[in-house]
Amino acid sequence: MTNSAAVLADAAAYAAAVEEASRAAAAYYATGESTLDDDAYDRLARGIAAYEAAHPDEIHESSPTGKVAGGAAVGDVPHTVPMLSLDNVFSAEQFVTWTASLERRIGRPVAAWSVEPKLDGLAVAARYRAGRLEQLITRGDGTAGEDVSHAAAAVVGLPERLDAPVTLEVRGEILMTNEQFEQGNAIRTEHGGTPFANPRNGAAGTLRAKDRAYRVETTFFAYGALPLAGSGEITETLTELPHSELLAYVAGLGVHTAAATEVAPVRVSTVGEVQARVEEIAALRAALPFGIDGIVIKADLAADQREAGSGTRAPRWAIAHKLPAVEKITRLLSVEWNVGRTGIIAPRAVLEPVEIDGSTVGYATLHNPADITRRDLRLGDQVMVYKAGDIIPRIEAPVAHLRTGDETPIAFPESCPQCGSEIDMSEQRWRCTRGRNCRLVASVSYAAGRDQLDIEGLGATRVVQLVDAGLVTDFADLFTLERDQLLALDRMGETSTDNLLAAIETARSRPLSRVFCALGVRGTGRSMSRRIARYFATMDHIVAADAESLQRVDGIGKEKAAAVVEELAELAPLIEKLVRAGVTMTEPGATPPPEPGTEEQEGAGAGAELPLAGMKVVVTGAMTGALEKLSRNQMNELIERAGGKSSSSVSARTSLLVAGEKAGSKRTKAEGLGIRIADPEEFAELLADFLTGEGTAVAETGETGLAGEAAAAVAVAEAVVEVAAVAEVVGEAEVVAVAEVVAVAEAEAGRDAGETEVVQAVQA
Ligand SMILES: NC(=O)c1ccc[n+]([C@@H]2O[C@H](COP(=O)([O-])OP(=O)(O)OC[C@H]3O[C@@H](n4cnc5c(N)ncnc54)[C@H](O)[C@@H]3O)[C@@H](O)[C@H]2O)c1
Ligand SMILES: [Zn+2]
Repeated sequence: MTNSAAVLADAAAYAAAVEEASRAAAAYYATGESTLDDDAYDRLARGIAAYEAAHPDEIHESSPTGKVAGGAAVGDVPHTVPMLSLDNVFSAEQFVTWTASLERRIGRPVAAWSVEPKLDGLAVAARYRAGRLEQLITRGDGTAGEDVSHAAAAVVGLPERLDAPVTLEVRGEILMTNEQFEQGNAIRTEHGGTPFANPRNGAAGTLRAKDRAYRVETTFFAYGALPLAGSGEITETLTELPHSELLAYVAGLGVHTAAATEVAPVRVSTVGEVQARVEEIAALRAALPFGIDGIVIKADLAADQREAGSGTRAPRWAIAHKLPAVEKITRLLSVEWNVGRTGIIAPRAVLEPVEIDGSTVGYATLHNPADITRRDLRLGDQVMVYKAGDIIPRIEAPVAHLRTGDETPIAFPESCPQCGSEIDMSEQRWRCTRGRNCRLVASVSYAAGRDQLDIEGLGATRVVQLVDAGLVTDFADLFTLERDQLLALDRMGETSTDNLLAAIETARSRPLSRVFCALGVRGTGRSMSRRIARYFATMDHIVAADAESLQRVDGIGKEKAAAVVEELAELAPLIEKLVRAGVTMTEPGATPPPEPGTEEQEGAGAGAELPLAGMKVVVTGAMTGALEKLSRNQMNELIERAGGKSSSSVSARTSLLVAGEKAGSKRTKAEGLGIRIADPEEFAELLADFLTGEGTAVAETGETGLAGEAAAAVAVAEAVVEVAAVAEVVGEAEVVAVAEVVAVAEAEAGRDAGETEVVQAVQA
């Protein structure tokens, strides 16, 4: 993975590798149009370095090893102080080793560290004279760079005039935010140009472009400053301030830094604190509005930096903790059109499988037809694919300079691929004109699923029967089914009919969170439904909520809030029907939110005295004792009823890990991070009040959990929970479709769906 190297068997392989790397680096630093993705380049570079270590007398003079920009970049404007690269570490252990060698070198402990994002763009130096931007220069080969002053006006965050008439050089990174990348590509394709493959290439290309007919913006983030001849009295400030204060000084002049972002630089004093911030930034990466490829850790004090000094390629007082590459180049093989539960027809890219960040990616989301057109994607294209954290893989853009001419246009469907009806193309997201009815069987099966209404005995085959017989046109119809109607169906004897009716009867009193989840509103899976139900307490309050009040629910942003409001309006008749059928419309133990105007106390009120208030809890391993019969979903319900937030992955922000038998990597990770760990017995004791008494909904449904299943089954359940979590993050129709497949597979196979079935479903 991150550390692997290309294997170079002999001198010829070495020579070829040096040539390929030089060619790639030259293209990369000139226009961003390399034939290799970064992971492939880094593998090659490590292979070259390994060969050179073993054959020191064969080193080729054009080797990229040990050179800034691999020796491939050019420039004719000399730098006053070299602009260097950074050395890398890939783990906490390597970082500790590095700090030890740095401290040996300076002969004392490093007084303080600055921990900041490693912005994924390109380094520039901006020279200001008497407060005016005079010249913008690229890093080049480190000793001299190119003058790109012509591009400065379209760089956000790099003011033409500073807030004080000072003379200095500000150094930092120019990148494209995700939004600038989307906009930039849209403008380019509108002008008949080819899209940039990723934001970094976009920034590199834009900086060098001279006579474009259109304007593309980039963003500057400062991470350093130094004096120039003529800096006068601020010379000392610039050379003596600790790095953290230098950044604050530069920001005070009106230059943009990362200070206002979630990954703002922090100053800490211990290696443990550095590591915690590294973990935090790594966890935030996927959701950031711009790309980072690591975390930079710097000795904060000027004296520490001075005494450590610099090598020819990199300073000795700073290090990059690299994060795994999250982009790869692969081929777009075809596009599938899937119809979601709400009738939305969503395209999905089928890719030549490629490994990214430890998992194999074979599909990527494509949003809608307009998106395909805007991205100028073609079948057979080499595409840049991005995947980080739990985020669904997405295609950033085609790698246009790798086109062969054999690529073909992507065909859009003319009728609904599911039922053949007409398509409503009036919105960007295409939709089957039959709407929800197009996927009636899937919607009803989903609603009856284990984590929604949990209606035992209602598998997909049964649902098909009911739909075909015209007995069910939505899942509310389940509650008015009559005994004779069921008996008239094939293979429905007295016993199964009575059992099914009893199961439906039980479902009528499921808590609001499950009823709401059963509605299948896009982007509201299990845990989001619980949060919504707990916040609003009644269906009336949910239905009456506007986008603004929905945003008060943890995890609901502006876009999702608007989408939920819109979908709920559509679902009003169905909800009305459920109310008439006597289905529960309240959440036990929850109280409705305060009326507008009194909302300041929100958050402080009810939740504050709960045992898990404000805590982020992760569950792993097999539960025992009082918790034995609870499925993962039920455990999460329990956590949220007790005021906590449930999560499926351990990070520095986790407050508690409940670790049962066979707990594996999550436990190790929590131990490493010093997170509190409880066994199921302790946890059950802590939440005793919620297991009996008030928390009856949990106890009641406990019988249908993974009773006595092996730890393996628990792991599968976790995988399924993760699918649901992903669906909540992105809210894409096709992800919901995956969750649906799981639900249907589970329903079909019966409650005892074995590991293999579920795994197959997840993979499908
Ligand atoms: N795809 C290709 O063909 C190809 C070719 C050459 C290089 N590359 C990629 O380029 C990378 C190596 O490039 P590099 O030499 O610029 O080194 P680097 O990007 O690994 O690290 C040094 C750079 O980090 C940047 N940086 C970002 N945030 C910073 C911060 N807060 N403080 C200080 N510096 C910060 C600066 O621009 C600095 O020059 C590798 O990851 C490699 O994959 C790719
Ligand atoms: Zn249809």
